[in-house]
Amino acid sequence: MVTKRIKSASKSKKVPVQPGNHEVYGLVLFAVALFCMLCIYAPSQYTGGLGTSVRDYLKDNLGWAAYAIPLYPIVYGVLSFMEKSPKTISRQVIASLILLVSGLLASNIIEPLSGGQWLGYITEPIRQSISWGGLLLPLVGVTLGAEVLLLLPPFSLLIAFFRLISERVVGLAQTTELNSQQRKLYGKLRVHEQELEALMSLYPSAQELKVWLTTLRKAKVNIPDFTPEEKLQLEEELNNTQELLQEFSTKKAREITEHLQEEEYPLPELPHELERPLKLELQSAQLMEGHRVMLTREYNELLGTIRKMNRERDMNIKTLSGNVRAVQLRQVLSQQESRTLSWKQTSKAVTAWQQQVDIFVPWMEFLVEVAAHAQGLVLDSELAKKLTQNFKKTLREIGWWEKSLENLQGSPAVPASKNEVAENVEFDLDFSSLEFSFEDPTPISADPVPAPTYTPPAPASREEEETPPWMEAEEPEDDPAEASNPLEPQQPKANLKDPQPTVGAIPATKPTPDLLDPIPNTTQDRRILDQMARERADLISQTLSEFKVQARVVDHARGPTVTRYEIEPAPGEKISRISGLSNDLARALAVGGVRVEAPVPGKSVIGLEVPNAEREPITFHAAIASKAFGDSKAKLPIVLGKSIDGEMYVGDLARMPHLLIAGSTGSGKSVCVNTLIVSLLYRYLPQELRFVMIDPKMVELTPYDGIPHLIRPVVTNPADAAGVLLGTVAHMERRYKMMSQVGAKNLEQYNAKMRQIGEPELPFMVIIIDELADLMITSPKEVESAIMRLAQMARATGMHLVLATQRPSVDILTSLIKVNVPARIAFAVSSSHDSRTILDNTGAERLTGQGDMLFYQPGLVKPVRLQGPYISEGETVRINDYLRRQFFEDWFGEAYGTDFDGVDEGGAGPKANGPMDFSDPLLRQAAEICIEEGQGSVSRLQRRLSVGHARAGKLMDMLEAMGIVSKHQGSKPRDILITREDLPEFFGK
Ligand SMILES: Nc1ncnc2c1ncn2[C@@H]1O[C@H](COP(=O)(O)OP(=O)(O)OP(=O)(O)O)[C@@H](O)[C@H]1O
Repeated sequence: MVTKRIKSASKSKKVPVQPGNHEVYGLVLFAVALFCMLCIYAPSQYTGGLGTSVRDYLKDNLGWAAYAIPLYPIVYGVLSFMEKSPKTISRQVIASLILLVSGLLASNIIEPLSGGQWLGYITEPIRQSISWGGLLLPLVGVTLGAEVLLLLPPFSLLIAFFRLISERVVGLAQTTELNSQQRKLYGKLRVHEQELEALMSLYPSAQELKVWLTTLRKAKVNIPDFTPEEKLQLEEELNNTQELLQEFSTKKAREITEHLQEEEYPLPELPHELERPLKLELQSAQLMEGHRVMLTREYNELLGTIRKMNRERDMNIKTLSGNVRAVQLRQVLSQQESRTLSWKQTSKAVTAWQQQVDIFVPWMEFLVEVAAHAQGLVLDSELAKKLTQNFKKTLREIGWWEKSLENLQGSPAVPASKNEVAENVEFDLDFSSLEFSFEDPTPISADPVPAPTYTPPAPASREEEETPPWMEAEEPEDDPAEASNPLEPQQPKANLKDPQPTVGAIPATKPTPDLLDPIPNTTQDRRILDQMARERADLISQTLSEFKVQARVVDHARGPTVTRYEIEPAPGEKISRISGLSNDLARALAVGGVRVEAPVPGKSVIGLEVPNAEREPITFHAAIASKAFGDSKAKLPIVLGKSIDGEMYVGDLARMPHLLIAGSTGSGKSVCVNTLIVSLLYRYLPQELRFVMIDPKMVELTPYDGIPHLIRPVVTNPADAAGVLLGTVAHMERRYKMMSQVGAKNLEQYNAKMRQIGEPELPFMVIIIDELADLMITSPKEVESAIMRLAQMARATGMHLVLATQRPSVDILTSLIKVNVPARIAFAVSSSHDSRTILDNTGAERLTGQGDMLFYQPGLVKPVRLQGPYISEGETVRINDYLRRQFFEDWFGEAYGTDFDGVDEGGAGPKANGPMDFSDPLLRQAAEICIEEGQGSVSRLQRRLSVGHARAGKLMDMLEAMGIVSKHQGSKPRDILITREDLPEFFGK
C-alpha cells in the first residue's frame, strides 16, 4: 500500500518538461533556492525584513530541518538544466523527506520543539504520555524511509528484524536444552567416575572396574559429538553401569559382612573374688583393697573398650546391610582395620590384666588366713611395710609370705569359716615375746625358705599407650616394668588418703587437680634456645638476601610449638615477595614448612613461624592451673591453648556462642574436645551444666558415659542422633516459653528470677557432636535443620553447640552451618582448600599437628595460632570414675530428661512410656543399685545402667509397684523398703 502511495505521490509531483522551457524552470528553481539560502544561512543584517520573517517562520515551524529546504530546489534546478525528468530522483527525495520527518519527530521527543512547531503538535501529547517511548514512531519512520530508498516492501525491515530476534531466542532455547541434557550426562558420568575411582582405590585389582572406568572416560570425551540418539543410549548405559556398580558393592559388602561376623572380641571375666571389697582389719589389706579396686577399674575399662569394638562391628554389619556405596565400604574397612590394630593392643592389655589378677587372687585368701592367725598382725605390719616400699615385687613373693605364715609361732585361731573371720576376727595377742627380723629375704625359720621363683608378668601396655607424646622418645629408667607398672602403690595410697568409699554415691563436687597427672618439669635451657633462635634468624636474613629481598629479622618469640621470627621489610619492599619465599625459607631452615603471618597484628612486621626442634609440652593440668583459667570471668570457660607469645588462651563458649572444630585425622581434635569438656567439668557441678554428647564413632565420647553431667547416655547410633537433636530443639523451645512466662530475655535473667523466688535454676547445656560427617551422611536434612535452629536461637537459652569433624568439605560444613557457627578451630589439614573451608582463610595446611591449631572467633582480627593442651586417656578416665560416683538431686533430669530421649521415627514427640514391662532384664540390677546406694533415684539408675531417662523412670515405677522402693516424695530420693537378703524373694536365687 505504501509503495502504491509512493507511486501516486510521484505521479502527482510530475513536472512537465517542455523543450526550451527547462532552463526557465531551472532558473526559477535556482532563484528560489538562492532566496531560501539567503534567508536561512546568511546573518540577519544581510537578509532584510522579509528574509528574516521567512527564516524565523521556517525555523520556528520546521526546526533544524529548515536548513535542508534550499537543497530541494537546487536538486530539481540541476535536473531541469540537464533536461532530466524529476521522476528519476523522486524516490530518493521522498525517502529523504520521510527520514527528515522521522528525525524531526525524534528530536522533538528528545528535546521539546527542537524539531519545530508543526510536528510539535503531534509529538507533544506523545512525549507527555509515553516520554521516550515515543521514539518508536520515528524508528518506524526511519525503517520506512530506508525501505523506500532500498525499494523494499513497507515494514519488511521491521518484520525481518523481529524474525531474526525470534530465531535467536528459539536457537538459544534449543541450545540451552541441548546443554542441560549434556550437563546431566556429564553429571551422571562424574558421579559414576567418582564411585568407580573410590571403589578402585579399595579394590585396585578388580579388572571390571578398570574397564568400566576407561569406557566412561572415553564416552565423556566424545559427548559433544554425540547425536541425540547416541546421548539417549549413553544414558541407558549409565543406568546399567549403576546397577553393575551396585551389584559389585553389594557383593563386596557381603564378603566383608562374612568377615565381620567372624570377628569376635571375647570379654574377660572378673573372678568373683574381686567383686567384693576386702574388709579386713589389716594394714596390708587396705593396700591390697586399693589394688583390687584398680584391677576392677581396669577390668571395666577393658570391658568398655571391648564392648565398644563389638558395638562398632555390629554397626558395621548394619551399615552394610542396605544399599552400599564405596564411601560406606571405605568407612567400614578403615574401622575394621583400626579395630584389628586396637584389638592387638587390647588383647595384650587383657593378658597383662589377667596375669595381674592371677598373681593377686591368691593374696585375698592368704590375707584372710593372716587375719585369722593368732600372730598375723606381726606379719601384717611387715607385709604392709614391704608393700609400701615395693608393691609389685612384694606381690610376686606370695610363696615366701605363705611360708613365713606357716613358720609363725603359735597356732591359728581356726575360724568356722573364712568369711566369718573376715567379718569378725578379733585379736588378743601379746607380741612382746616374738622376735622376728623381716630383713628381706631372711627366712624366719631355721629352714631356708627358697627364694621366690615367680616370674613377674609383662607390664600392661596401657600405661605405655597413655604416655603423653612428648615423653615418647624418653628412655624408661632402669626397669620399664617398674616405671610404668600399675602395681606400684600410688593407688592404694590414694585410697587410704581418701576417706570416701570407692563405690557408691558421694555428694557432687567439682573434680580436684590431683586427679590429673603431675605437671612435668620441662625447664629448657633458655641460653641454648636463644642461641639456636639467633642462628636461625641469621639463616633467615641470609636466605632473604640471597633472593635479593631487602628485609631483616628484628625480633623473635618462642612459642610452645613454633618460634615466630619478626621480619621488617625495607621501605618499598613488597610483603608478597617474602611470603612467596616460604618454601625456600623452609628448605634453608631444614623444616617441614613455615607459615607467614603478614603483618603480625599490632606490629608493623611480618611473622615467619618456624616449627621448633623440640615441642614444649602443654598439659591440661598446667593449663587449668594457669592464672588465665583461674581468674577467668568467662561464663563457660574453655582452655584453648598457649599462643606463641606465651599467653594461655581461655575462651568463653557462651560468647562464641557455638564452636566448630575441624582438622584431618590425628591432628588433635579429640584431645581438644576432651580438654573443652573437662574444662567445663572443672568449673561446673551437674546442677549447673549438662551435656548432650553425640558420638557416632563410638570411641571419643563414650568414656563420659555415666557421669552426672550427662543428661542422657552418649548417643552412638547416627540414626538416633537426629531424633535426639530434634528433642534438644524442642527443649530449647520449652526454655523460651519458660523464659517468656517470667519475662526473662536470657538464661541469666531467668535464673536470677528463680533464685529470688527460691525455685531451681536451669543449667547451661552444651551439645557436643563428634563426628558431624557421620550424622550428615545418615540424615543430612534433619541434622542440618536441627543444628540450624539450635545455632540460631539457642544462645539466649544457655545452650551451646560444639561440632567436630575430620571432613572439612562443603557438603558437611555447609554454608548454613558455617554462617551460624562463627567460632572455629582448625587443626592441621592437607590442603589450603580445606583450610579455606574451615576458616575462610588459608594457613591450617601449614600447621604441624598434635594440637597445633588456628583459633578464630568474631572480634579477632585474624586467626590466632595456639598449641592445645594435652589430656591423656588415663586422666579423663580418672575424672570420669570420680564423677560417676557422685550423687545429686537431679530435679532437672527428673523434670525434663525425657526431652532428650529423642523423638519417634514419625517425629510425634518424645518416646512413649508404654505399659510396665516386668521382664526388663535390668530390673534386678536396678533394685541392687538402689539397695547399694540406700536410696532410689531415676537419674542414678540412668547413669549407672547407661539407659535413657524414660527407661530408668519405668524401672523405678516397677520397683515402686513391687514394693522395693517408696513412692515419689517430692524432691527427696525414694526410700528403700527391703534389704539385699530379700532380693531372692522378688527375683529368685
Ligand atoms: N594438644 C596436644 N598436645 C600434644 N599431643 C597431642 C595433642 N593433641 C593431640 N596430640 C597427639 O596427637 C594424637 C592424635 O590426636 P587425636 O586423637 O586428638 O586426633 P584426632 O584429630 O581426633 O584424630 P581422629 O580424627 O583420627 O580421631 C594423640 O594421640 C596425641 O599423641
